[in-house]
Amino acid sequence: MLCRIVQQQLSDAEKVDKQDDSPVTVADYGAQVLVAWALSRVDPDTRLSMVAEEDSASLKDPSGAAMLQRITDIVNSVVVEAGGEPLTGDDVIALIDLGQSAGGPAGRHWVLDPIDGTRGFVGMRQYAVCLGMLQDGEVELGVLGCPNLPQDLITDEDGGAAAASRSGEAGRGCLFLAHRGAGAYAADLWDAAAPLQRIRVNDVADNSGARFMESFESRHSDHSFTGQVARLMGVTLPPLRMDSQVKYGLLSRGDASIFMRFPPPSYREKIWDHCAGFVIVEEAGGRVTDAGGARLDFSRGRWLDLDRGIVAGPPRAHAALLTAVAAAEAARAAAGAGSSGS
Ligand SMILES: Nc1ncnc2c1ncn2[C@@H]1O[C@H](COP(=O)(O)O)[C@@H](O)[C@H]1OP(=O)(O)O
Ligand SMILES: [Mg+2]
Ligand SMILES: [Mg+2]
Ligand SMILES: [Mg+2]
Repeated sequence: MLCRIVQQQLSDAEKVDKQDDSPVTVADYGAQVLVAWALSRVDPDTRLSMVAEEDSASLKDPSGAAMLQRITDIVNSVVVEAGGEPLTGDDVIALIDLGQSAGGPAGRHWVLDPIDGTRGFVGMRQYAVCLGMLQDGEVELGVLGCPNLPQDLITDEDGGAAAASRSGEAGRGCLFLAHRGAGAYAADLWDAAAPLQRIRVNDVADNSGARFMESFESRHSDHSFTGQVARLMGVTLPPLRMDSQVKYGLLSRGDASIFMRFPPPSYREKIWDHCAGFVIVEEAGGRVTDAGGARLDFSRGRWLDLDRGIVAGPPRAHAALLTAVAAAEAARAAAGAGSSGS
């Protein structure tokens, strides 16, 4: 709800100042505070271990005082509505700081990306609030809140209308959740009493009918390489380009059957960018691995250790993906050798 309010304010203010990134900062911190607050409230006697994206350094600085006040005000508007006591600025900082855990292979760690897909949030497209729970190195729970995602299967060819945000529009707002061993589910994000629907990946028999997903932002993933992989797989549909972990939700629901992410080699993936989506896809019957075929390992701390990129899909499509990635890399290496020799 907090994110939806802020994105709406952002769209109202769009014409005034497009360069102002502070609204998204308020929503990033605000969502992190609210999730930490809600989890602490459920289990007040245990100090939470959280691995979360945002830290409070800039808010502790005197120059951050106005921002801290804005965050505290918007958080309190939700806290009070939920029947809680208003938080002070110090409470807000303490809740943000819960997110500085190093994670690792032992014990319980909550893993949070308060807004995944910041570029999508600012661009009035897709974003997700992503919470996972690690127990002794294994992802046990995952929840994705996707305020702008259509509740119905995406059927238009390139998904363009679905990728664009229609914040507040009827039929938008999906919750995806999974508990290891108990399946993956989807529900209406705005209705806590809505029935959960079991979801499954869609293992299409023929790749020519498969749809593949990748980042909206070409800086986040190499669109030309993924296009080459898709061609080698026999995919004919255009890519569905969307921001954030909503793609893992769509894979789990069967809107698309192939996910690829190939960031620049220097980019290091963080666990909060994949943790919740990972268990949802696995519980929906899919696989999520690096490009070398190794299952993602969330037990090594705040970062993932990956061989090149991430690929995901139902078992058959996933196997075809690994083969096609290897072929695309061989072709690229051969072309590189050819051009350097000429
Ligand atoms: N240079 C980058 N390369 C790859 N991913 C990035 C880069 N910068 C930020 N990201 C992260 O990539 C994810 C977005 O994935 P997608 O491209 O699929 O939408 C987000 O977690 C985003 O962080 P953030 O959580 O701050 O938005
Ligand atoms: Mg993220
Ligand atoms: Mg984020
Ligand atoms: Mg960020």
